[in-house]
Amino acid sequence: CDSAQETPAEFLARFQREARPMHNKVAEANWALQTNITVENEEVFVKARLEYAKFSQMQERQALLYLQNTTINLTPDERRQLTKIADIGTSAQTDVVKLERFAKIKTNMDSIYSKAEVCVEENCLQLEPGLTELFRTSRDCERLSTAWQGWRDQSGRKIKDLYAEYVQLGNEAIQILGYKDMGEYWKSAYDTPTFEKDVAKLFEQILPLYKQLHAYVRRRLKAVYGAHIFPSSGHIPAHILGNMWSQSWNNVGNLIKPFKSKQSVDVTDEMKAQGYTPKSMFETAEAFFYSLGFANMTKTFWKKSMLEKPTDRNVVCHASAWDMEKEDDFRIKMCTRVNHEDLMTVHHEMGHVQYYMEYKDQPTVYQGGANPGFHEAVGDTIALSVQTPEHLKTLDLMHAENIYDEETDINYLMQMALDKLAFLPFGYLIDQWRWSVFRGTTKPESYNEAWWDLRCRLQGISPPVKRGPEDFDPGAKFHVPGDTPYIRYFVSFVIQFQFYKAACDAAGNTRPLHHCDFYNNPTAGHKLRSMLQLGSSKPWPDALEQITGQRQMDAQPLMEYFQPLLQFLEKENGNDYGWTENCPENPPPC
Ligand SMILES: O=C(CCC(O)(O)[C@H](Cc1ccccc1)NC(=O)c1ccccc1)N[C@@H](Cc1ccccc1)C(=O)O
Ligand SMILES: [Zn+2]
Repeated sequence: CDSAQETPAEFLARFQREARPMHNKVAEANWALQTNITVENEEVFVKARLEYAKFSQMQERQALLYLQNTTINLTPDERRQLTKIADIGTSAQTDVVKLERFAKIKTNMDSIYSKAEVCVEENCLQLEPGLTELFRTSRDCERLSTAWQGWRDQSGRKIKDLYAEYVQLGNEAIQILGYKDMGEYWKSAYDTPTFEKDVAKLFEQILPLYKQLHAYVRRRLKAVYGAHIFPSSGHIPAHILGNMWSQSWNNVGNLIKPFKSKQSVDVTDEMKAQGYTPKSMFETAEAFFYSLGFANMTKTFWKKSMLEKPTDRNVVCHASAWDMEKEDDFRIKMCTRVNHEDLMTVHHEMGHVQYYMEYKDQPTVYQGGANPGFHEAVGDTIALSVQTPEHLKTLDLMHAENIYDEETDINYLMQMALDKLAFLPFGYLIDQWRWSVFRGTTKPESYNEAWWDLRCRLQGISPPVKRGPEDFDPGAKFHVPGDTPYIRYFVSFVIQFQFYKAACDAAGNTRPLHHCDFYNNPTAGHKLRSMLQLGSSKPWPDALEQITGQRQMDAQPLMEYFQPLLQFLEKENGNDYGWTENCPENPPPC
């Protein structure tokens, strides 16, 4: 570490020069590992992480010298940049043995999760594509229940002890920076003292809407599977909702469509009939962004991305978007399948890359989302426009005669609710559980009990088979072994409707909000892009205010979007809605 004889400006300029090649080195080692999971690649990645931690510690020390030196007067921007440089997270661990153990545990949990497979007789299925396809298409209660339990046996159960050690080591490392625990550090990314209360308030606001959807879906699924598999407590069995974690219910859309004779907007069959490929799905998304004034994907993107699952090696299939911090090297890694859900994930991932490209001229420390929820909301905001019947007709993926027909409209809103409304309790509860684990309120022996308390109470779903202390169901969801925070998605699912409404207003939309398609509208594009160009150079309320005129997260646009559906649901449900706090002791069998 050079002494602080440099001026703050010189130090920041040097950081800019040195940090990018350092970040690139770690990203290359991480990419090599995630696209080819081998022991050797794991070792190379752990080494790169250790080197990066030492580099970060040096930068942190020098940044703190300036921040704590009262004789130096810093501009507000220098102070903001230095504070971000000093915020090095768990890289603060100076005990190299603990630092290496922490890196190895994370890599180990990631590999166990990504290589896990469920074998029934000699037929083995991995999460992608096998188990995901099964949950998307099967209506066989027994098969779904076996796959649901098998996946948790092969993933969560196998990382339970590693996770307890990860919590211990992570908290030790973050306490070096002065945080009480990792949860407090994760929340600091929102730089809002009332953040936890704000998201709790948003959740309370949306819960009545979720309860109505839950009641309707429960009734329709009872008609399909028979009421006998549903507990009398009112919960919906977790394995029949079309998704391994019951986090989005879009895959049961065709089962619970309100008006059978009318179109629903799952365009999977049309995509297959028209010969869509993973590549053409990415080109479709690229064209929408381009129509708004965004840039096309770079040459390196098409050359280096992994858009399909390789057949000859183990990879991390869970989708991600990469800024390699080297010229125009942006990539997406995704095991893409040709279906509606993956077409939306393609837009989600490309939204990350578009954000990278919009803020690439910011100083390195500001190359990030205004807050983590912003990064998750970009692609989904675009996807709200892509999924409108108007736009699906433009893509020749939907042929409804009258898309404004009231019944077609309700079908559309129902399909969108199965994706967006169903997700909210799930998006909210994962970090409620993790914050309590990091705080020490939830101990390893009650990890699973605390998890199901939240799943039953907030989400109204129940396990298809009895759970025990050996189980570790949170570990069966990518982000938990993946050490990736999750409240960002809850924030995103709220603010994406604020972004969408702002873009629609900018485009002069006069239709009901859920029919707004701002395709090809540069005014809407400019509104979005100018906010994205800020990166994390300004506090996120400033960025939010620039695009929506408001400085708070607000569920009003989401409520406005689903208003017509709420009326339909209240009429359908009458008094038949809700569930008891706890799940039943013994789940009813298939
Ligand atoms: O996890 C994802 C998509 C992957 C990702 O794009 O959010 C990815 C997750 C990840 C992967 C590896 C390391 C860290 C995070 N995030 C990114 O690629 C990313 C994150 C921050 C900045 C830039 C890119 N979606 C969530 C929630 C979700 C979102 C939208 C629709 C449906 C579901 C899920 O599937 O449960
Ligand atoms: Zn994302």
